[in-house]
Amino acid sequence: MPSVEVLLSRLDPSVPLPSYARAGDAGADLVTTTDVVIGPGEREVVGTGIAIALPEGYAAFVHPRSGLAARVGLSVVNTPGTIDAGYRGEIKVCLVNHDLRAPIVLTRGDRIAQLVVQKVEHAVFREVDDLPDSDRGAGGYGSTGGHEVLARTEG
Ligand SMILES: O=c1ccn([C@H]2C[C@H](O)[C@@H](COP(=O)(O)OP(=O)(O)OP(=O)(O)O)O2)c(=O)[nH]1
Ligand SMILES: [Mg+2]
Repeated sequence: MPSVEVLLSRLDPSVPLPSYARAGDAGADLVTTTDVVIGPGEREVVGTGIAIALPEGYAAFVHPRSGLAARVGLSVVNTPGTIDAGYRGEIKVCLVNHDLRAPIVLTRGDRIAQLVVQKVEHAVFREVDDLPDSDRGAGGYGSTGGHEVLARTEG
């Protein structure tokens, strides 16, 4: 995996550095610095104890962790959260409990989300009278079919 240096400051000296659990992982795990209980359907903003300075031309994205999502319904409200290259504040995570019945109990140090660092570009938006033709054209929102599940669900 190619790598890029990202300057990091620990605002909470005892939190671990974000780390990739396995060599090929795209996301480095982030932890919560606080104990929190998130009720069914509720959301909570938690701190991660770290601030970063991304190089120009990069952004970082806060993604949910799939295991927690599947097991207890934990996700990120604004997934993926966008960390701008110019942001120097603490990275925070707006967590949500999608479970309709059970609260989620989180303890300081629990890995609650993952940070994906990516190259990004600015678009130069050039207004034109007509867009070039394409195979898809304006077909969207299910234009390619595959809606058997809807028929089964809606009866
Ligand atoms: O999950 C997230 C998302 C964002 N941020 C921080 C870093 C980001 O650079 C800043 C602004 O985020 P965004 O642009 O998504 O929020 P906004 O509501 O548009 O705020 P602003 O007006 O400050 O741009 O908030 C986080 O700490 N965690
Ligand atoms: Mg913004």
